This record gives sequence, C-alpha cells and structure tokens, in this order.
Amino acid sequence: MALSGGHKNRGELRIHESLDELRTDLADYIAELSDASVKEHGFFAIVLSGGSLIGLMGKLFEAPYIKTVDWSKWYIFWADERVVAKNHADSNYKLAKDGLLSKVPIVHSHVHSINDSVSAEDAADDYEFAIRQLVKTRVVSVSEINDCPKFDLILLGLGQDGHVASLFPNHSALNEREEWVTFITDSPKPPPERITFTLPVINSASTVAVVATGESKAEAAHLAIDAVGPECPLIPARMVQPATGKLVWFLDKLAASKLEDSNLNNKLG
Ligand SMILES: O=C1O[C@H](COP(=O)(O)O)[C@@H](O)[C@H](O)[C@H]1O
Repeated sequence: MALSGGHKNRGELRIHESLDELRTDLADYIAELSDASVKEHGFFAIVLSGGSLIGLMGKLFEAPYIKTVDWSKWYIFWADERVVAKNHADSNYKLAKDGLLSKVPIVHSHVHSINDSVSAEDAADDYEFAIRQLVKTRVVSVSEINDCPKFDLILLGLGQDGHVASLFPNHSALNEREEWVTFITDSPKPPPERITFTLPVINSASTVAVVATGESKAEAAHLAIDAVGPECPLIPARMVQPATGKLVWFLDKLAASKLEDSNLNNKLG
C-alpha cells in the first residue's frame, strides 16, 4: 500500500500507487473481513455496488483467495440496482455475476438480487421485505442502535458527482429515514429507474468501504473526505458516516490527488 492513515472522523484512508496495488489490498481486506465475520457469527453478509467496483474486486477469484475464502458462507446483496432485466447490460446483478459471482463457488440461494419483473416501487418494497426476513432469521445481523440490518461489509463506488449507491446529490431519497430500501425514477445518470439502500442502512453497517479510482473522482473524494467550510456542498458520499461501524476509503493516487493533506500527496509524488 502506498499510504494508510486516518482523516479525523472521515475514516481510514488507503491510498495506492497503482490500480494493481489497490486491487490486491481490496481483495486482502475483503478476505480478512470475511474470515473474521465467519468466525464471529458464521456468515459473511456483503453488499455490492455496480460500476467500476466489480472490476477492482477481480483478484478475489485468483490465488490465494479462490481457495482460502469460505465462499459457502457468503450472502450477497446490492446497495443499489437499476430496474432492468437481469440480463440487461445496465444490470448491477449481471455485472457482478459476469465479473465475480460466476467465478467463485457462491451458493446460488445466498445471492439476493432484486425482483426485476415489477415496478421500481414494488422492487424496492420486495427487496426490503426479503431483507427483513433475513434479519428476523439472523442471516443478517441487526444494529444495536436501531432496527436496521447490520451488514458485515457494504462496498460503495463513488460517482463523479459524489453519489453513492443510487443516492444522488440533492435528491429527496437522501432524506429517507424510515425505509431501508427506496426507489427513484429520475436518476440523473441513466437508467432512470433504480432502487437503493437508504442512508440509515448504509450507516448501520459494521464496515463501509468506498472505492474510487481515477482523476475524475478526485473532486468528489475531496468533498467527501476533507473539504471544509460553509461553501462546501454536502454530497451524498459525505453523508456516509457509520454510527458505530468503520469507514474506509480505497483510493488510487489520482482519486486522492485533491485531498488537502499535503503530506499524503507529497509522499505519493
Ligand atoms: O450508477 C452507478 O454508479 C456508481 C459509481 O459507478 P462508477 O463506475 O463511477 O464506479 C456505482 O457505485 C453504483 O452502484 C451504480 O449504480
């Protein structure tokens, strides 16, 4: 790893010289969390996002992880999904299936994707209902401070505009406090119809990891992590603030290039 550090209450920063280094560190981190979760409560409830994240998880289906990870204990969920058919090019499920899940021995019934044959509103309701059943049967843990699910790990990407999951800047979905899963029909990034975990669910996880690479993410990373002052826009990524859990940022040096800690950027060169 190029650099690791903390940034006040904005979590742990893991900044990497190269994408290859980031991929290895991310795979190590996920594998260690999987081991710890299985030891602690017998399963690993992991939440995926779409976009560039899946490609960055690619080391997981290589040695040693393919053999050392207890894949049979993984339960898979999505932080957001586009309301399209599962075989559609825009589907986050398809992206994860093609890029990761089909390459590791995951138990088929542990993969919890959305119902793609109903409206966005019904898909959100169905997904929340399914998660509520899994919380009741303790396949997913429950938060000690509210009734929300406490996923072992939520993996988020970071949009150039600062969105995480399908929570976009200034969208009313950011204010949702009752529902675990909500829907939108006006996503500024296509496709328009999506479902998304709400902030209370994201912020109840044991660990939230935000993964961002490339120069195009540098401003959003800065606004999410270390921008200060009244002029600073409150982007969705800044609202990721796990209540009792851990927040960790996996960045490459380009995505970290606008962070204000000159020590970080000088050392990275
Ligand atoms: O639309 C989406 O975008 C974000 C970010 O994607 P990236 O390709 O810029 O990493 C992603 O995290 C989210 O799941 C997806 O639906």
